[in-house]
Amino acid sequence: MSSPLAIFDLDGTLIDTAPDLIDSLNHAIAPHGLPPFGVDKVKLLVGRGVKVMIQRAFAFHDRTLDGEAFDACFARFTEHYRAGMPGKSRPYPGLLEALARLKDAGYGLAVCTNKREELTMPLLEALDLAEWFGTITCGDTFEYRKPDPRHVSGTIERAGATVAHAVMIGDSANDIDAAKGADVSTVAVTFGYTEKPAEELGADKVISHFDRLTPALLDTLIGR
Ligand SMILES: O=C(O)COP(=O)(O)O
Ligand SMILES: [Mg+2]
Repeated sequence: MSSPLAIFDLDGTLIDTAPDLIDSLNHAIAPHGLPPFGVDKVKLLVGRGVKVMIQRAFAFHDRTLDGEAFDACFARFTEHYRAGMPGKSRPYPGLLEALARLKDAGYGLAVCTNKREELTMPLLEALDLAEWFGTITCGDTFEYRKPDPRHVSGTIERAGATVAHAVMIGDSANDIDAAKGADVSTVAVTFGYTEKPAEELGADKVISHFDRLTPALLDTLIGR
């Protein structure tokens, strides 16, 4: 069989990016007179990429932003977010140990995130995480992205793995729905950004700490 593959979501799964996402969002929306959001609103705003986050921020105040004004707000976010990297963003506790365990057990490692490539790569590099992952696919790598199952199946294909021997680890319905749609096993983490409790996302397993992410756990999911 081909090597098994562990696929990780990024925001709210690998890395706690909430403080920086919210800081940069607040910077981007301030000129439009919107009051700053607290980090607690990350669950409402994050998950479908930055453009949707900005739209949700305006919708929260019953407003919309279109055209050039939207593009300028998006650019203002991106510039601020990139300039501050890695800011306060940090891997979740136990991540590096979990990645090492899986790698030692023969798992390939991949990232499947809705964050764009121009933000994903520098962030992973700034935190010395990029080298762990043989395959990294982002919100703009394909024509489609999570919750579209093809984002997950496309990641598996790029990694040279198979759907039957892959597991998606994520924090939100986007991740779990996309993986299930691709017939891929799932692990939901409870420490990320989800409006719906992780236990209710329909994942095969739920973990509250990376200490629980062991080769044995994933092996049971893929029948290894
Ligand atoms: O950038 C986002 O909104 C979500 O990114 P994620 O897919 O890594 O959670
Ligand atoms: Mg996420």
